[in-house]
Amino acid sequence: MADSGTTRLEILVVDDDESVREVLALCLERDDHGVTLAASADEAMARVREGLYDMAFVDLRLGADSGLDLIPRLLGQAPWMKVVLITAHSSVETAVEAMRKGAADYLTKPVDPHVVRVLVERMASIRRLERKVEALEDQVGRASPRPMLESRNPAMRRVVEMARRVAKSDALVLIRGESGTGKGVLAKEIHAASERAQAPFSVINCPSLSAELLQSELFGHVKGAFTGAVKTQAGKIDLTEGGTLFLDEIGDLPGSIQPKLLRFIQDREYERVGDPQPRKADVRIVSATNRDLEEAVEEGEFREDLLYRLNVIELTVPPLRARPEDVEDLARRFLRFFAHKYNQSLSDFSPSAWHWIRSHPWPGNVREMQNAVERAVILCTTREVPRELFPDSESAPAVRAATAPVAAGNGVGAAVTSEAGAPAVPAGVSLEEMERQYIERVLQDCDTLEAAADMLGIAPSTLWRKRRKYDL
Ligand SMILES: Nc1ncnc2c1ncn2[C@@H]1O[C@H](COP(=O)(O)OP(=O)(O)OP(=O)(O)O)[C@@H](O)[C@H]1O
Repeated sequence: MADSGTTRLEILVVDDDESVREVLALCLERDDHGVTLAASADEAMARVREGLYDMAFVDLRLGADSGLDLIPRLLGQAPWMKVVLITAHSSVETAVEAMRKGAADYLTKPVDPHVVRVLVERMASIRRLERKVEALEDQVGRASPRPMLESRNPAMRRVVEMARRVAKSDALVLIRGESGTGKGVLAKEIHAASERAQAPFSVINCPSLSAELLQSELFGHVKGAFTGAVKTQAGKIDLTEGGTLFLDEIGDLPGSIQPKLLRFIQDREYERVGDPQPRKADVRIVSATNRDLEEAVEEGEFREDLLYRLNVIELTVPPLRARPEDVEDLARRFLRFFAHKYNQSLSDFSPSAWHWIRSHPWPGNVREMQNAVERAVILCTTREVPRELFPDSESAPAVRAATAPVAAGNGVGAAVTSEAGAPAVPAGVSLEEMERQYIERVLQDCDTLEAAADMLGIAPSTLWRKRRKYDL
């Protein structure tokens, strides 16, 4: 799917009359849509089980079968599909019945190419809106504070200004910076300030998936392409048509996928896993890294030509410790947001809490601050958030214990927290082993990897690397 004038749809035409199939195929292919033909209800069902269609034209009479009965069967497989019923004579009864069965519209014979074009364009704009709503629902569901892109720090201000300026072009952007500095936030801002703002914005966290799953997540796959591929699935590139795809931690993109991404960037062409048919998509790539990609190139882990392509515009987000002017504004914003979210009537941080916030080096950057303030707000029982609710104070282990309740009895639990809430470190255990055991325990307690990363106060990608390191 692309912008309004050029949206390409995958369309299924179901008619037992060959001449109608051919006329429709001609109209649709002329407008550059993908067309698949089926002569019967059974053939249509077989096609829908193996392919992804945005729309279907279905004849009312399909030999012994009825097109009306086929509509709910098709929608059962592909609920998003826009089905248009083709009838020889338009009658109010048939139209009402078709709509009742889930059809989006109907078309009368003889087929008029102009009417077909108008219909398809209308369905395409509905599909675009649906995707936009899905993307928005995703964002609302995350319930994180509105990003603060205004800054008192000159270097940060330059980065944001530059991001908004390059947003207008279609140039590829590589965002560098430590974990948690807001590279993802900046990528979203580039999308929002671009001409693509109405189309979807999607994210792929490169290290969070195996090479096989990542390839399928990016490019999609067809049914049976690998064990577990029970149905054909579109990739993020397909679903982001017309929009922006943010590739986070691009330095961890497996070597086997790098040439495929390079080809997509150069020719806008790709293939679904298991399907040799080349496909085209119009998607802007914004990527981010906290790794030194030049070093990765030298070590033979990252292709130089790919780095060169991705790095047309380079933006570096400064770490939070390099922009101390913004610390108070950010802390205030997080306090307001989480106080509202958790229904806490909090007025401020206490003076000693403010002192700690200003002097803490924030190695985990804005993410660390967001997590620290959220925890403190949840646990706060006074009108001012006290210093004790932040880490590194005497009662901090109790805070950790309260926010990360861990079932005792597995040996590890008993070792990590003593009765008083202070950490009891068993003798003879290495720091690495402690880390491994602690991560394992948090993983058991959390429903999602994101929640576990949040509890550990590290980025999901860092958690992924640690899981790989410790084989968890
Ligand atoms: N300027 C900001 N204003 C408000 N929140 C921010 C800002 N920058 C970052 N955050 C918050 O901090 C967290 C981390 O941000 P983000 O994921 O964009 O960082 P990142 O640099 O991409 O991290 P990583 O490299 O680990 O993926 C997010 O929850 C985000 O909402």
